[in-house]
Amino acid sequence: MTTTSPDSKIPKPGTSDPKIIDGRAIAKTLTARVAEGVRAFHAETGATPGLAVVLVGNDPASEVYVRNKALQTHRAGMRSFMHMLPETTGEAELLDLVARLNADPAIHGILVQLPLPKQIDPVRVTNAIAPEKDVDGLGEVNAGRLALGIPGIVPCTPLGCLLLLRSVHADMRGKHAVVIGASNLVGKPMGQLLLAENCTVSIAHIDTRDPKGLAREGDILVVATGRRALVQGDWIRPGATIIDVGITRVPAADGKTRLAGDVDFDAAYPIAGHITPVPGGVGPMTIACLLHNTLHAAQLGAGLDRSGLLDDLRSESAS
Ligand SMILES: Nc1nc(=O)c2c([nH]1)NC[C@@H]1CN(c3ccc(C(=O)N[C@@H](CCC(=O)O)C(=O)O)cc3)C=[N+]21
Repeated sequence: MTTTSPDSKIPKPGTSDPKIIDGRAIAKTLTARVAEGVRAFHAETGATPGLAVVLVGNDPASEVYVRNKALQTHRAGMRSFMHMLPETTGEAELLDLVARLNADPAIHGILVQLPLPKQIDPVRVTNAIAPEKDVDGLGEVNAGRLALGIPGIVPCTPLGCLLLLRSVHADMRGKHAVVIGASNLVGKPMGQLLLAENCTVSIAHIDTRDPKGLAREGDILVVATGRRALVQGDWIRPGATIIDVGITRVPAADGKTRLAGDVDFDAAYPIAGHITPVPGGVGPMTIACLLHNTLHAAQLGAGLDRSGLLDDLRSESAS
């Protein structure tokens, strides 16, 4: 079954269908707020927030994300430092670069794009990033803070998903949230954020005994498996809110490629209450949250008194 057919009757993102959660529009609003914050930060400190992005190897899809991030960073008025290293880069060399970025006062945020080549241990690298510059929130300090409910830096993709959920749910208390995919990057931190919203949370690996049965229990369903069109219509509780984190590049009819999610959108749309599209859902929010985290890191680094990021965003989404 295809995720979207060319003659699909389903309204496309940007057509203001209230059922579709428009990640592009919400990301645009957040990015504008960040740009405002960057100007205020500059006025107060004379400095400009700087983000370093490190890409090892030349996976074409990763290069597109990295370029998108650089573009958005400039649009928000921040400085962007790109480091593209060859596929053969050794772990010691990468750790060396991270150490230099940690020590560089022009850099407030560091993101090392995952996955890394086999010869490099991703845990060692993410933990080498100074916690106050860990804008991906993947190191053990920020992951621990999230688990304990202490203010810290929250991973961009789950944070973006939470903001999308808040755009349709004023209160998530008591809802059953089902997360399929239990990665450190998305599934686990997503579960923590949903627990903090007072949801009842189930986090499953893809090989759970009855994924469809579990998914159908979800008032909220977050899918982050990287398996294209895994979630069909009969996986969805009628009226549920569906957040599709999957991004797979698939061949398109014109010989080019297009992006597809983990949810069969056309099958899910009639049953869901709200649903995110791919593209135009979680992806743009990930980048907007990265910019937000970078500004936040710069503010904390400059000793500016800032409330916890999540509370900050809570009052923003409430306003
Ligand atoms: N340390 C680390 N942190 C990450 O956050 C991280 C990572 N590694 N590795 C790769 C994934 C992937 N990722 C995306 C970000 C934005 C879009 C995005 O902007 N997507 C647009 C479309 C972009 C396009 O059309 O090419 C959309 O969905 O609408 C996609 C994917 C971040 N990741």
